[in-house]
Amino acid sequence: MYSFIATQLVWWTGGAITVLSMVALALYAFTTYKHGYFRRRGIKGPKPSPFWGHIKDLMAVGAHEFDRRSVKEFGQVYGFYFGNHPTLMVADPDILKEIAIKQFSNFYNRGDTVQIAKVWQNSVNNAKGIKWKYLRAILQPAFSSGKIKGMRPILKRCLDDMISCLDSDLLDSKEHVVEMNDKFKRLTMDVICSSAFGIEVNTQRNPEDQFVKHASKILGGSLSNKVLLLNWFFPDFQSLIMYFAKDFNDPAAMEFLGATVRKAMEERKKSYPHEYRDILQLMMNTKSEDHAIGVSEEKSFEEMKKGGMSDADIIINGIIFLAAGHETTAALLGFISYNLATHPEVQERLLEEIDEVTGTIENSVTYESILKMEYLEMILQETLRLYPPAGRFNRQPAEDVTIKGVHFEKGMDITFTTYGIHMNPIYWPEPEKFDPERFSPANRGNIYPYSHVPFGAGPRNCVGMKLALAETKMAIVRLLQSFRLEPSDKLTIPLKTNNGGGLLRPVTLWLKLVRRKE
Ligand code: HEM
Repeated sequence: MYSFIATQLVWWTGGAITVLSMVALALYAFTTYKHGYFRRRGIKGPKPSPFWGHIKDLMAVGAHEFDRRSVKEFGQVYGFYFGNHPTLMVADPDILKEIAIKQFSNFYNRGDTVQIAKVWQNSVNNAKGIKWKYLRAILQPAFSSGKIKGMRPILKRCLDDMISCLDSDLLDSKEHVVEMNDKFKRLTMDVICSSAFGIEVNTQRNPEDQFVKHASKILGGSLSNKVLLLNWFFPDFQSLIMYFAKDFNDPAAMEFLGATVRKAMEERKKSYPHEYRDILQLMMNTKSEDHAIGVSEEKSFEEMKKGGMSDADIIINGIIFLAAGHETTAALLGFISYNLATHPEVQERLLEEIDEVTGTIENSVTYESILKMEYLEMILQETLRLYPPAGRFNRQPAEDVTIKGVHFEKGMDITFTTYGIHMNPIYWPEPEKFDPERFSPANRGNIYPYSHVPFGAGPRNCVGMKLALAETKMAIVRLLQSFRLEPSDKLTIPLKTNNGGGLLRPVTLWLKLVRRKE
């Protein structure tokens, strides 16, 4: 009896080991074949790790640094793997111009690094074809200079809150030291919630706000998300994976956000006519029929224009604005503040400009006044060059095409590395040096075309760019009207950055704030 059990055990263990070895071998063969994609096409690149591709490198050094090193070693076009998903990386401004502008009609879709749930495919960032053209056409006007000027009450309220929160924090701090990273995140969250959702969350005063807590669950996509990893490891089975996984996102959080925005929309509908001029209202105004079923690939541009956006489309696009506009702008504010605190001579010159344009009255900043500040613009552009918060953006060719000797295959994922371009000494001598003079009126003309692309390029560039720039400038001016920024003992110099999810931001930003006028 015992010998029978022992024989069975040996047999089953042997069988299991054989099956597991075969599966492991098959997976290894699969990943090795996938990782030969660029080699077969004669394109160089850093060596991928079996299975992981370059994901572990991204986790170790971040996409920005990885790209800078890769450009240095392999040149301005190289192969990269998200797991087993190949992506052709481009850091050549001439090719960028060709793809993003001149041949845009062949490249207006974004590449698919993962299969996403249907609901996200109706967001302007992810939409393809005519659906993207329609969404972009109706959302673009929400970010016109006139509309952003009209957001001054929202910006003013949020900036007033920032200054008064800083004042009360400073009362509690003997050294006058504040962690500014967190302050900027709260500020930009308040601005985007008010402008995109019409919801006053006031995270600056109420960090426990439920809307923000749920939104953070949606925004917190990371390289440790198992569904994302499965998508990257098995790019050929993405549809199957998504059939079971449905979405990467927390369903309860999605439900909460949806219900809150729906309530805000219902209230607006009841109080019509009203004075709302924000992004939410612009999206709501697209509805020309009561029962709009929203955007869809089955509809023509004209049909979408007639029907407008559905409630679900409005909510998803609001969430995309939150995702795209909140931490990016906060990071930019952090990097500018760091540069000002560590370059007192630059801060001094900027203070002079601010006082000259706005007078020395606190809280006198307007949209018109920031347009007159040339030095502020130079500092901002140089900060965006040195620390571009969004390090990559992508496109997908609809047809095969060869540009500058590089063959771009239909359906391939083409990713531009902003940081790889911004840190290339061919275009930017001494790239690590912070030097606003690169963007002075005298030097601006010498900048190589498309070598400065913090907001992407062409008709599919960042739709929120004007809002981000206005918000950043107004926040910096308002901050400097009240405080001088100085490095504190706790500030890490050079600045320690975090690059999770492809977004570059300071890890912490401990600054000393000295009141200009008591
Ligand atoms: C400093 C702040 C920001 C930076 C550095 C930034 C950067 C970028 C970049 C590089 C892209 C890709 C562009 C391309 O593919 O050519 C992008 C796209 C986008 N950004 Fe921003 N962004 C910022 C702020 C914002 C804000 C405030 C919003 C909205 C409120 C926003 C909304 C979007 C959207 C919706 C897209 C997708 C556009 C499309 O596919 O048509 N961004 N952004």
